[in-house]
Amino acid sequence: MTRPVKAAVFGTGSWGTAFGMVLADAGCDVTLWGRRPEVADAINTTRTNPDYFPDVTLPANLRATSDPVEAAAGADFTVLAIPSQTLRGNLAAWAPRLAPGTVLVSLMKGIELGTCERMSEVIQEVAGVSADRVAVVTGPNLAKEIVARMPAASVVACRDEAVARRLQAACHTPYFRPYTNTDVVGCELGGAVKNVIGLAVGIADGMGLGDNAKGSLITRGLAETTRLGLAMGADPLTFSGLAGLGDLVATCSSSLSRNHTFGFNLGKGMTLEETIAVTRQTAEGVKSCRSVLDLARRHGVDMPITETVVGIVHEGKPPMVALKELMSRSAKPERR
Ligand SMILES: NC(=O)c1ccc[n+]([C@@H]2O[C@H](COP(=O)([O-])OP(=O)(O)OC[C@H]3O[C@@H](n4cnc5c(N)ncnc54)[C@H](O)[C@@H]3O)[C@@H](O)[C@H]2O)c1
Ligand SMILES: O=P(O)(O)OC[C@H](O)CO
Repeated sequence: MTRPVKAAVFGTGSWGTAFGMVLADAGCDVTLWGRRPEVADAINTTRTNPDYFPDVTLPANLRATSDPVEAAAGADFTVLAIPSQTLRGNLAAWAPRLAPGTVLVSLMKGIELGTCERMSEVIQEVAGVSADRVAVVTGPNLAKEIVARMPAASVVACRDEAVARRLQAACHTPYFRPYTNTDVVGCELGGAVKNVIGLAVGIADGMGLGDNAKGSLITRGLAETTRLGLAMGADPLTFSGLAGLGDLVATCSSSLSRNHTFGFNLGKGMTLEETIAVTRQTAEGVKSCRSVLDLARRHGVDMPITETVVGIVHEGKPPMVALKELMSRSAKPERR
């Protein structure tokens, strides 16, 4: 009899816990790593994650530890679910202890500030592994719905399709349906930029701009994501898939989205400080909007919605002024 697949999940936040549950439901032996021992202890003793999902009973084949060496030992898949901007520092500490041959899996949807690297690039650099050993899971996967075992599809991306298929099998459950894709660049960009567009739509919703504005922002947001993707060598078809349109629609239409909610509060008139104060979880677009814009400038790509979000979130531009500027840009053909 073959042994169960072993997975280590670094991060006991919203998505780390939810994806750990998916892996466990799919039959893997799962160890979650959390930096706070009391959270790991609570998961082991109460079978819940009291900080994030107090009402969800976690499967018996999922346990937790605050010891990264214990979590990493023997893992076929080492899954990373921490805020994007903390990845480099954390992974540098964990890298020497990772299981030989393990596949590193990014659940993160951000672009590193300063370097403008995608998370899989940071992982390759810091862990010293080839792109064939790094996979990405992305798509319309709001954690709160996943822990309720509500149906969702997802994408498992890796340059090596055989690795993607192994991970696909390891996380396929009756409620979680992963597809494979070898376009890692497109999948990661889709996940990171949808957070920025989610902020824009949230701001528009908070301002009460209506559903036409929402449809317009989603569509033009997808257009600017695709432009950036093309400039970076992504397959444009990826953006009409789950990692692009799918995630964009889920994020922009759900009150469960932290990015949408963050934007909504700003659009309602809260200050940035007030909005940060009421946001308990990671809204990646808040930091990554600046690295996405930086990336766009490096590639000579026009991203007006991203630029608008940076203006509102980081430069104190009033949303109404930003709206007027966006609407009065020079007229142009829809496709160019
Ligand atoms: N929540 C979702 O629905 C969802 C779905 C798909 C992808 N994601 C992505 O997953 C990633 C993680 O998001 P999340 O929702 O789990 O966030 P979260 O805020 O719920 O949890 C983040 C976890 O990281 C830990 N953490 C925070 N700072 C840290 C640091 N400096 N060092 C080590 N650990 C630290 C926190 O304690 C927490 O356990 C993000 O990139 C997000 O975009 C989230
Ligand atoms: O809550 P958000 O805005 O980080 O979105 C969560 C997921 O990325 C949706 O797929």
